[in-house]
Amino acid sequence: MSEPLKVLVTGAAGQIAYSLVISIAKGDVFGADQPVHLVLLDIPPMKAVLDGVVMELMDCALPLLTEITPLVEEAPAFKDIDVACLVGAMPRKEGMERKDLLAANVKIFKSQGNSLEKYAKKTVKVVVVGNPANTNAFIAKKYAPSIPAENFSCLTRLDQNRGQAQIASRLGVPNKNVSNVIIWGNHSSTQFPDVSQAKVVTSAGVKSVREAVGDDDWLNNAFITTVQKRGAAVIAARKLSSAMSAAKATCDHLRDWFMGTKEGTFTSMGIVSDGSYGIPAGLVYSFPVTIAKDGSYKIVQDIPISDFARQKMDATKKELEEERDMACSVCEG
Ligand SMILES: NC(=O)C1=CN([C@@H]2O[C@H](COP(=O)(O)OP(=O)(O)OC[C@H]3O[C@@H](n4cnc5c(N)ncnc54)[C@H](O)[C@@H]3O)[C@@H](O)[C@H]2O)C=CC1
Ligand SMILES: O=C(O)CCC(=O)C(=O)O
Repeated sequence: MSEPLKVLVTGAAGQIAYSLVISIAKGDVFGADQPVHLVLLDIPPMKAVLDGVVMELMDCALPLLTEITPLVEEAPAFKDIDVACLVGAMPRKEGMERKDLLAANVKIFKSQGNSLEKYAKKTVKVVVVGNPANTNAFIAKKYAPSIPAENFSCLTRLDQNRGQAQIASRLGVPNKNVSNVIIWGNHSSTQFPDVSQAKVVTSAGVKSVREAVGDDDWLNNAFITTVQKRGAAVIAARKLSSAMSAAKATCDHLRDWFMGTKEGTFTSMGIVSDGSYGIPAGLVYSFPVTIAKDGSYKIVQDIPISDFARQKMDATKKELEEERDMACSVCEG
């Protein structure tokens, strides 16, 4: 067996972490042969709850979980970590836009960016889940200048999974038959779920999703808004934000990042833009990527962009630029 991976989960006493840590500890993410040392960080008032999570993890008697370290201080939590799942942040309540969380949450990511810079391995891979996820990832990277930009990401896989599931349900096929739904931009209601490259395996062979659905009005309107507003719909129904599906998507994101994407398929991740598709370099924007077995990824290039897509990609870019400017003034103020 290899050396344990040191995996930090922040917000470890919260709802997403409750589903996430068990999947990581069971081997669903890094593989059935990869031992894991889990470092669980939350804030001091949550210490007792955190201790309860540790008890439960112990009681699972998992073969791959070599060590559990619960902490309420950042410095030891970020020490020599290989992976950072930055979940800990305030969730949105009914009636709030994700932007409303910005001032409260962005300072957490400034502090954690500083801690990544000081204490983590330079090879650490970071996935930001806490909202506003793209802008929090931008801030974490800004305050961790010596860690390569390509090691920072934010979660838009939940949006991709939602899009895939909507298409599968509409066509009456299993989820696994649908691939290559793209999420462009921000993990917010301005995101652009794009089916232009999406494929579906049908009884008559592989088809484009556009052809199989045969309803452009639905694909260009109701499909997009359903995916954009799914987080708010779950809050309205549960009075709590998505947790099980967010944890599952975080696992999918990390597994693809560590194991690679399947031949002929790609996945969407919020990453630091290199200027592709006219998105300003440095902005954390969700792009379709292919990932190699060594974890290096490439933005899928040369996707034809229609006027309809361009307008949607620019709208979400504009929102991210505004969030970035607001976040920088909060952090520098
Ligand atoms: N990117 C995505 O697709 C999704 C993102 N989210 C976001 O994930 C975040 C967490 O959601 P939940 O787990 O439902 O919230 P929760 O409120 O159940 O848990 C958050 C936990 O973070 C902790 N926390 C707060 N500040 C912290 C800090 N500085 N360091 C460490 N821990 C800290 C809290 O004490 C709490 O235990 C929210 O911002 C939510 O909006 C939720 C769903 C999907
Ligand atoms: O703020 C929200 O929309 C809830 C959590 C979330 O980001 C989501 O469910 O997509």
